[in-house]
Amino acid sequence: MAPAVDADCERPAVHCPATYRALADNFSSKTVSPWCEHRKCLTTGHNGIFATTSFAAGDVLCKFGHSAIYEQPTYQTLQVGASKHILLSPEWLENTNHSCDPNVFFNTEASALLALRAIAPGDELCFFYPSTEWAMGEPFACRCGAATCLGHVAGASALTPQQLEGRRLTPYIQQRLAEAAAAKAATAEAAKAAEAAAPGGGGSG
Ligand SMILES: C[S@@+](CC[C@H](N)C(=O)[O-])C[C@H]1O[C@@H](n2cnc3c(N)ncnc32)[C@H](O)[C@@H]1O
Repeated sequence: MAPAVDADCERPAVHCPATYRALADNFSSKTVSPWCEHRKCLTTGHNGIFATTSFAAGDVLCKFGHSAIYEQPTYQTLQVGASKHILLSPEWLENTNHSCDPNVFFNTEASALLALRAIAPGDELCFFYPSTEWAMGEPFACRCGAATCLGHVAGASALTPQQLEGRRLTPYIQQRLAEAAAAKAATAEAAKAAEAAAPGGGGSG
């Protein structure tokens, strides 16, 4: 039998958190490190990782590596460069969900998972997927529940500068944003020049 499909999501329910609350109320858990547990929702099969100790803003929760590198993104990979998408190691880090109000950041320069603010035992660890992903292979309707939820998560390329303002982003994403802004400015400049050169457009000839 085909897996159940969540009404608002094209992926099988196992990848679609019907509610983040289910991970707090109705889950099985496994200790995966001295500071972290992996929870699986018993209703939806949805996974997430949760702190079991406290962290202060700026703390390094752990270092991370990779078990594979792909040229294309999947829903499990983390982007570390152009055509460079890694499967995280330790493997359980792949269960880190997205939040539009994240409490952790994957620092791809230092290969370290950082606390963006104080984290208490029991808090779900979530990062802002567009902080590492330029154009996600599998965008989704966000259910993070944050007051500032953006609604749709597709990568940094789908967001406005305003939506990204003040967020911690990897150098790769910052570079792509600078390139996109420069390309947009060049297009606007060319359009202005073409308009000025057109008959009656205010050009000198
Ligand atoms: C790397 S997995 C994270 C673990 C995932 N919850 C699971 O059980 O496999 C990424 C997928 O989790 C789901 N996901 C993560 N954060 C989400 C969010 N804020 N809202 C909706 N779905 C989310 C999406 O289906 C996404 O493609």
